[in-house]
Amino acid sequence: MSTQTHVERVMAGVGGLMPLGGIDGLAEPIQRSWTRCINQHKLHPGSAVVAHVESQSRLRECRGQIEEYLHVARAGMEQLYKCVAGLGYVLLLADSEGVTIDYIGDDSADHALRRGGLHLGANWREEYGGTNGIGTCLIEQQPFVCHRDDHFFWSNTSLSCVTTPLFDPEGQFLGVLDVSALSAPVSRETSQLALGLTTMHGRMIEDANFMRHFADRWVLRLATAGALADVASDLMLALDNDGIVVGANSGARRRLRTAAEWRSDNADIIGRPIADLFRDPMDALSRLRKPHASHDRAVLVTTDFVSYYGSLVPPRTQARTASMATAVASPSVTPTREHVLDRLAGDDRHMQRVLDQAKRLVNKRINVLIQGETGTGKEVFARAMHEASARVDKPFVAINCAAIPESLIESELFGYTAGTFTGARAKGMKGLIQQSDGGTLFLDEIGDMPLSLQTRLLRVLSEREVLPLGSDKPIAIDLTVIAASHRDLRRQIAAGTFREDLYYRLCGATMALPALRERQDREYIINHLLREESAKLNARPWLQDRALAQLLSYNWPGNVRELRNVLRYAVAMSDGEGVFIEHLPAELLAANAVPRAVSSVPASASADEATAEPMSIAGVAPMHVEPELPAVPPLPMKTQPLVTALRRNKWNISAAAAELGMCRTTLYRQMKRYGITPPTHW
Ligand SMILES: Nc1ncnc2c1ncn2[C@@H]1O[C@H](COP(=O)(O)OP(=O)(O)OP(=O)(O)O)[C@@H](O)[C@H]1O
Repeated sequence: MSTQTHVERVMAGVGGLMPLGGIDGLAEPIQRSWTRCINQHKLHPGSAVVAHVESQSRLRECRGQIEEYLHVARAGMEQLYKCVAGLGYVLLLADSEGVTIDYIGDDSADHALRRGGLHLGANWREEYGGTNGIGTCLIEQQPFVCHRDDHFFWSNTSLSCVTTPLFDPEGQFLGVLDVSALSAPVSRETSQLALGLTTMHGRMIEDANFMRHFADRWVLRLATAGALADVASDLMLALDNDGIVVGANSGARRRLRTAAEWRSDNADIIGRPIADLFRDPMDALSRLRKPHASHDRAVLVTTDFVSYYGSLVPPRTQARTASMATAVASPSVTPTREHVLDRLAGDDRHMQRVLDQAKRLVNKRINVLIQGETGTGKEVFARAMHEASARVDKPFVAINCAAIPESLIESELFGYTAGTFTGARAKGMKGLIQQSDGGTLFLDEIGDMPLSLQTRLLRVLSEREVLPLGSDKPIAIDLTVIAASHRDLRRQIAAGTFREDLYYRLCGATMALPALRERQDREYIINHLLREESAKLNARPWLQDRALAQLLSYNWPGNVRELRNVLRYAVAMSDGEGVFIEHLPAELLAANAVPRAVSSVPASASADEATAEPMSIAGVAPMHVEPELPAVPPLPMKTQPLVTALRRNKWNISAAAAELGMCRTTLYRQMKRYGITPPTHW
């Protein structure tokens, strides 16, 4: 088909003038996609399209985000490739942003495949690739065929792509499995066969991942075909020890949710008792647990009145004790969750060494001391160590020893019994140390703890018991302590302000986090934080090359905290379509124009000293981004209207609040939350 004919066909299709020749039921998604390409993305079907390939660091970041999932997906892809090898197909795995993060293909066609974008790093979102298997499946989230001239761009019309969406065990869209041929036969028949194979393998990948994710839960597998019940299940449900559904695969979500909606208002299967599904749940569960032949394991699921053949798989690890019905013996493997730590760094040698060390310490009950300048991520690191450990379900209690007034710190930490203080809680109070029993106690700014309390803390650590104020009965506790400080504790020991014996109790292992300016993975961190901050404002996580260059060359005295604040600010200043250089604070641009000494902030500088410099927006009223912000909850509104209203009203809070239709205190709160302050300090 000539370019001209293709362009006319697409234009007519968008205008609804021509019936489209897709496989049954698939024509509408293509028509919708063509319309998006023209109206939303302003693309032209006759343009020559060049593959949009992401940088290596972005690719690494994308892979890192679903690392746990990747090797299961890879196994499924290899299995699928065996079915299509020699037929001219390549396999791609794309993440939820359309970036190709894994690939299997014929090496001899490597060059042609790269040119056609069928390779690692290629981004297939519709705004780059027009209508195509991956990009359109990202939006439709249904199995999908994009055969030859279904593609929007004429230059892609020799391709045939067959895709299926992949969902994680929590039901979140994770990415797309794609089987593509570079020069496909005109007939659509082979793509229908490929569609069957792709959806089947997509399901296998999801199910394998489901079993892995819920390794410490009971899993109920239900199949409609009795003979295949043990090897292929249509529905999978993860259950806790009380028989409550805590996970469901996409089949179960679809089938059981529809039925549930029909029965009641409760649309979600998660959180419902399994008893809701069966007429006689105890009988059904006890039969399903036994090694009967599959035909004896038929159960009627009352939500959709379909008979399934089922099996109940006991927990395979012991993270959550398996006591549902009569517990079944299970191998004792502590699940490792090292990926939680891997997210903290890209390719920085120092950080990689620290992460290796941390992985070895997880679950070893060794107290850890983390050192590093303010804002380098000491608390984030401590939290990740807790989350990577088997104590993940237990409390992580963070105490900032510098932030609690000295007069309160003792009672906050150790608690008190009834009647200890007048005006205090009548029943007494459990201290923070006791609250962290079984979990992790994070003592931030330990160097600021008064000497008298250091002595009491030492007793807690050496005797593993806590004595609340006013009590003579010590309470046994079981905890792992992670302490952190930006101060040089050895110097404090020499000066007599920190107890040497406490120091040695705390530092079963010491880790030093590097300053951001010293890290070689700054681009990884920038992209990682940009994605987080963009997600909060529903903005596109895109950064102009010039803006990236500015961020890379800045000195970052406030470390990752300062970087997060700058990105939060820049995303708020952008129109949601990506961050350009003009969205960065003018202070940062000015600082880059006048190079600063790398060591302008000493390791012992306080948070305020490190980040107190006001920043201003390029070209508009200067603003200051607060050095410290509280944890950011999901944002209820975009910040742009706030800033616009404040600027229009010359930073008069009452007038801006009136314009925005909110009260003064709400506006103050929003400004604090988003780090917006007026040009000068108040
Ligand atoms: N690896 C990381 N990934 C994402 N965000 C990070 C990372 N490291 C730090 N941050 C962000 O930087 C900010 C500061 O982190 P954190 O509180 O852990 O630093 P800190 O070293 O404990 O600081 P301080 O010494 O002032 O207590 C937080 O907003 C956190 O979200």
